Amino acid sequence: MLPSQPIDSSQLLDAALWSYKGEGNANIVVAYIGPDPLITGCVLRVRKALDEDVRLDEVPVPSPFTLQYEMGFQQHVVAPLVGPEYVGRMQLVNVNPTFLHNLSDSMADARPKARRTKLLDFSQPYAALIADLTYVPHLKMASPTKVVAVEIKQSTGAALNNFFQPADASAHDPLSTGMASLFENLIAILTRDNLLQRLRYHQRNLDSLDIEGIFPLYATLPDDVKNANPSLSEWKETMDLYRQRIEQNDDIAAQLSKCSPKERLQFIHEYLLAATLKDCSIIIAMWLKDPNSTESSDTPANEGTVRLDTSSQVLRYRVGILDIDPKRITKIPDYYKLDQNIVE
Ligand SMILES: O=P(O)(O)O[C@@H]1[C@@H](OP(=O)(O)O)[C@H](OP(=O)(O)O)[C@H](O)[C@H](OP(=O)(O)O)[C@H]1OP(=O)(O)O
Ligand SMILES: Nc1ncnc2c1ncn2[C@@H]1O[C@H](COP(=O)(O)OP(=O)(O)OP(=O)(O)O)[C@@H](O)[C@H]1O
Repeated sequence: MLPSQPIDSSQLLDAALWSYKGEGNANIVVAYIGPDPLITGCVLRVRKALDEDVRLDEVPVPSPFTLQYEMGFQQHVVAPLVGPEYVGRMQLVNVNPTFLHNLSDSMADARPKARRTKLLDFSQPYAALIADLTYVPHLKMASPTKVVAVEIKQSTGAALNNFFQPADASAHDPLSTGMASLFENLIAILTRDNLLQRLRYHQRNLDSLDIEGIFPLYATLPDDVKNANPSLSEWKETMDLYRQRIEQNDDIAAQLSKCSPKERLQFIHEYLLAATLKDCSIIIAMWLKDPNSTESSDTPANEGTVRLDTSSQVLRYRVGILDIDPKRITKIPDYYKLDQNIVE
């Protein structure tokens, strides 16, 4: 759980308190394993140094986004679209180069080989402390309950990771009955829950022009505008116009030939938001409901239950969303190239 009050970051700056959890292209995520109950169930998301493939003789291109900007984007742009209940709460904490170097050393062996070319960004003043979406707080005491968490990376459709809490699988545990039933459970959950539907709905509406429609609009922008990422207040405006557009059921393809520079930018920003929603991951934590527990039936909107076919037991689940960072406007030519390569 993420504490609601600001925490004193100095108590967190010890690499021994963190264990490697996973990483993507831009961040490494470590889980808190220290004694403080306030921080138990949190992860620290730490930014990597290079933002894109850079030859050794080139100066790395730093991310244009500060962590404050990323946090604002997640909370004020993405969360209202998908539902704030799905987005892990986040708090920025001050870090320093010594801590980041120690952290980098302590988790070096745990990192997948293919990811090791990118190091942490040792100059970052902040890291993001986020609720661990694989952690179920009220199960902490109720051993031996197991949590299985599956992460689905939408862009590849791959189920990436399984996390267990605590690692205690019994042979008769219906959560351990194999991949086929795991996938059945996942499908039952994703069909019942709202997140996937909302993602699909907004991906479709925000990407209605496709990169083939967006790239020609981008190509006509003046150079300075081509490089200008929207500010958070511009994102707010983009969101307001997007909502109006879908409420009025406007056909944007029909407006293309006569659209103003402002409208062009609106469509480009909408496309970038679609790129975020396509690249994010869904994480589903599942655990068996204890038939004797007094767990409240009044569950949050991102939690629910499914009855397992294989037994009379009830599976509880919680759905969350990961990696909802903004995409740079300068990536549009890359998206176009990728699309053309696929077409060819
Ligand atoms: O370009 P793609 O489609 O390969 O997607 C990138 C992802 O690759 P993958 O989905 O595995 O093919 C890539 O994922 P991985 O590195 O494979 O984990 C990132 O998510 C990257 O986003 P960003 O540069 O960190 O903002 C993703 O970049 P965006 O395209 O979302 O900007
Ligand atoms: N809040 C969280 N709770 C639990 N696990 C998390 C959380 N955030 C991230 N992770 C784990 O860490 C991994 C990397 O995190 P994330 O996807 O945010 O990295 P990234 O570098 O931003 O990804 P990308 O390659 O898409 O840019 C995730 O795939 C997931 O396994």
